[in-house]
Amino acid sequence: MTAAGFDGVERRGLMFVLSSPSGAGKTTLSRLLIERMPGLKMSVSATTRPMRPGEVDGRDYFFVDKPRFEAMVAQGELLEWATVFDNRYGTPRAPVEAALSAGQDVLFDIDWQGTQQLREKARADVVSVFILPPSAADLEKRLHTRAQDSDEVIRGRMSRATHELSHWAEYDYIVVNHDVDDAFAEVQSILKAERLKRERRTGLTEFVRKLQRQLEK
Ligand SMILES: Nc1ncnc2c1ncn2[C@@H]1O[C@H](COP(=O)(O)OP(=O)(O)OP(=O)(O)O)[C@@H](O)[C@H]1O
Ligand SMILES: Nc1nc2c(ncn2[C@@H]2O[C@H](COP(=O)(O)O)[C@@H](O)[C@H]2O)c(=O)[nH]1
Repeated sequence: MTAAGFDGVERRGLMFVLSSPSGAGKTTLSRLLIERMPGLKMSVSATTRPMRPGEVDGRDYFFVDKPRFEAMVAQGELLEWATVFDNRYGTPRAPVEAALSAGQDVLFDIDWQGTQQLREKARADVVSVFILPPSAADLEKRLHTRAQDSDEVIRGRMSRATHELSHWAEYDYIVVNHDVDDAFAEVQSILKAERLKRERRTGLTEFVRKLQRQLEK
């Protein structure tokens, strides 16, 4: 699981997790990160929820039925899974392992239950960010503006937001998404800094030894 860093120092790939109450902006920020941060691959989850208008199977999610989801769990195909809003969601294991082995970092848009499971499996490699909306009114407005869920579904998501929020303190970083560009800049800074952490830069000892040899000549 080592990646050549952009400065030529080998490092372990990291799992970059975004969580938030529904509608706070994870998907928006994830798309920007994937567009603008080389070396980062999106983890595409499997879900039993119905496809929204504009969503594409295999790009936004792998849309599966309940028996298929349960088979994936039984066969160990999922790295983590959870029930959210009465639907099942899970992270396919193989693409994440392949990306990390190929030297990429992996981005996850998952809830607090999935984040806890990833931490249990690979604490040192998980970097977690909780996205907060500026206010409850903004959150509700965003869910309506997205115009992809019925009023009933939106009510359900708003009433679950308090529960989601209660997990904020489990996260490494907290970003308030007032403005998309500002929130993106903050999330991008976190990723850039985490990529430079000494603990995951497995090639540093060799790199410094080489420098020392050069200096001794
Ligand atoms: N800073 C912002 N200001 C205004 N609107 C925003 C902002 N960030 C995101 N939005 C809008 O809010 C809506 C919800 O955003 P998004 O789909 O990214 O949320 P999400 O956290 O991924 O939700 P879910 O958990 O339901 O998938 C979208 O219409 C998006 O364009
Ligand atoms: N534990 C997991 N949570 C996931 C996964 N994929 C998405 N999610 C979370 O579900 C809710 C709802 O998503 P939506 O697309 O239906 O709005 C949101 O909090 C996602 O972060 C997953 O694989 N595992």
